[in-house]
Amino acid sequence: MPWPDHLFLVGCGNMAGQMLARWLACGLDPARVTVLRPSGRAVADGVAVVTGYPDALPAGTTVLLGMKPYQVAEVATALAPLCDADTRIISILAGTTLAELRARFVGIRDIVRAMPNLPVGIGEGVIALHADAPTAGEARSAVEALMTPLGLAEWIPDEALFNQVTALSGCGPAFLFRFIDALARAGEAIGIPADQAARMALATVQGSAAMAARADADPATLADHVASPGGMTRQGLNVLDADDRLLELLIDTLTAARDRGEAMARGE
Ligand SMILES: NC(=O)C1=CN([C@@H]2O[C@H](COP(=O)(O)OP(=O)(O)OC[C@H]3O[C@@H](n4cnc5c(N)ncnc54)[C@H](O)[C@@H]3O)[C@@H](O)[C@H]2O)C=CC1
Ligand SMILES: O=C(O)[C@@H]1CCC=N1
Repeated sequence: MPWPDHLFLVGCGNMAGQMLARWLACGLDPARVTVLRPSGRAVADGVAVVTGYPDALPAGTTVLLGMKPYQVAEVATALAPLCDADTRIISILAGTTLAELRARFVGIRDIVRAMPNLPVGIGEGVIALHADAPTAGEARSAVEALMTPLGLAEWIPDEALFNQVTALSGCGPAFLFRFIDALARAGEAIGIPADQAARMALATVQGSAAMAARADADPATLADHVASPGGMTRQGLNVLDADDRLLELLIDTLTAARDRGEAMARGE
């Protein structure tokens, strides 16, 4: 596995923490990792945690920007002077464009936008990637190799679609977690004991997702395999499908998330 010579994580909260956990589980030497986090709380055995910026970054450092998007100005002011021509930057900051990153990290050639999602922690995430022309092919390959143990890595050639893919896969786990919760609560609402409904809802989603991932048929066809003609499922699907209710709900959901990304890019 071609790990970076050194990995410097700026911020290590919910998202970057999941990425790091997976990399360590896949064999990344913790001695190659430094985490900057204001709390100074330990991250994992052998990983150096600092609360302020070092005087210099080791040669061949890959920086992962994992703090909140609104902190990019403050972070770049301190970090950019420590970067040199061979520093690579990976940004997971939602709604932060490459143009903005390039303006804040002048002189850095290799900058990649990455949009992971939380299941990267178990190697079953999705990571959208985008790089612009100046970023070297070697850097793109190295970043892709770093993302591969995290799950499905997809290059997005057109950065204009980055907020859309963030809405789908970056935010998507939250929508699925909400769905699982709602399925359980709906079961409870029609009389199933709450704890049993919760277990059954989760196992139903888990089994269905695993089956869909392995099946030759697409999910829409699989739904028809469940629905016996004249049976119970069809009646339920008719509710979800009426006036494209579920589809419209999800379009509205993704649109709202995408629009927030665009507002964040405008600094709102
Ligand atoms: N949570 C998610 O599912 C996803 C989050 N992201 C992106 O990941 C980034 C972090 O989000 P979360 O992990 O959810 O937030 P979080 O709040 O869990 O983590 C933020 C981290 O930044 C650190 N931090 C705070 N102030 C800092 C400073 N001045 N300098 C350096 N680090 C500082 C905090 O200690 C914390 O470890 C955001 O930019 C977000 O857009 C991207 C994809 C998915
Ligand atoms: O909510 C957010 O802004 C980030 C981006 C994708 C998931 N969490």
